[in-house]
Amino acid sequence: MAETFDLILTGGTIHTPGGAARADIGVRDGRIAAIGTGLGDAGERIDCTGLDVLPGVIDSQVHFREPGLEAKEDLESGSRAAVLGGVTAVFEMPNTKPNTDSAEAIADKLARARDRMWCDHAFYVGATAANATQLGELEMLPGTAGVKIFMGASTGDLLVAEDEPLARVLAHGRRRVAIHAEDESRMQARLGERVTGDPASHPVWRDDESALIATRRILALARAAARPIHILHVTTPAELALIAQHKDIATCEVTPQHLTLAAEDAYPRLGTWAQMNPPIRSAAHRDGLWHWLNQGVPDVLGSDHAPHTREEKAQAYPASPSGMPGVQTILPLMLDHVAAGRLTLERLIELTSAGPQRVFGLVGKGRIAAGYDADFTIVDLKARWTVEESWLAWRCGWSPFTGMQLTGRPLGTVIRGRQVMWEGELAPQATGRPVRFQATYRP
Ligand SMILES: NC(=O)N[C@@H](CC(=O)O)C(=O)O
Repeated sequence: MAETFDLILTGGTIHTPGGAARADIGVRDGRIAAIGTGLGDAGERIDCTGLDVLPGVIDSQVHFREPGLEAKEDLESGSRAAVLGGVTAVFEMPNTKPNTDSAEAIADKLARARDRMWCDHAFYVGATAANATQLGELEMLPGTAGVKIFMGASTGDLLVAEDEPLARVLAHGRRRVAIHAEDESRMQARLGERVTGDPASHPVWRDDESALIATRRILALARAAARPIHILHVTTPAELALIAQHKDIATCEVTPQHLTLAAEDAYPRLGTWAQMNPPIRSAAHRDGLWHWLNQGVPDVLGSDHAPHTREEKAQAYPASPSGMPGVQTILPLMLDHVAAGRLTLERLIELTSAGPQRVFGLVGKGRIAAGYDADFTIVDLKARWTVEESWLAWRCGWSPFTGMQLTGRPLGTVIRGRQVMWEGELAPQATGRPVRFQATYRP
């Protein structure tokens, strides 16, 4: 007798670790129960004919601003944007108000996320000089993605810049630590490079060396502490060349905006709306990131979704805050790069699903295989469309990419067997849950 499933996805090209093939996927109790053809009965079916079924996209760097900065975003609006863009899980950053730097703050975020977040989630703990010795315990709390260090000041006031407190942070705990690598003392010494009213001076101030020096320092400190690190939003080919020599201890992330925008065009066209940390740099930098991406060096793609209100961004540089939204556009932009032949779909899947699983030790996510969570991002690789402001669900309402014509579009988002989004329509209720991590690094 044919098996009965809760859900069957039929007729799609599915992307498993073994490659791409036409097959159906049977889901039971939120997990992938079978892959094949003629699977039998199901309570529900999703017709994926002509579409590609990818493992759910995991965005391991988003700022959803709750608590304290809800004028920019909150956990509900940010995660709604995520699922509309095909993202099934996010790891959320600690530079909220108050900072997420204690067990209470993590518990508060998890409570706020319940019944309000549309996608699965985890929260980072922000490192400070004061909580350094508690981080080994804090990073093991359920729902925690690990520790985040800001070596250079950005939005908010989280900062651990000097070697001694950095070494203390790295000494407490075992899990991989996520790093914002820009060198604070160099940037402080170069404040005079900022030209009022000219955001094109942003990458002159926060220059290549600011990033490279910080990356070099944290690699040395990580090695001394035998602590694995993950370097976020890498912007210079020189850093990727260096990280390539330290893959035993370091993983890293690149963002779609650094792979898409270049200073020569972005600052004249977008002004402060292109301002972020680390900065959008030259076309030569962008091309260098692509080179290393196709050499296999970056492990993950993250959006660094960092929304600010239009009023904030409209201020004259440098009063304007750094950061741009991106959780809803991460996959569309990258599908367009696939259509343009800049990377393969397989490499994209590695960067958005298998990569985050491997880097962070996620349990049950990151691939289409029996026993894994039934998280799928269903895409139409051929759809041609334009990013309209009306499509954006995040609270700030703008994107540097509106008006852009793209090829490739997320059509559906399935999380633990639940169809959360289909053709822009959401399920009646938000049912995101905390993700789980392997206990391998338990101190
Ligand atoms: N990327 C940014 O420019 N801004 C981020 C903080 C950060 O990641 O630097 C933000 O929270 O606004």
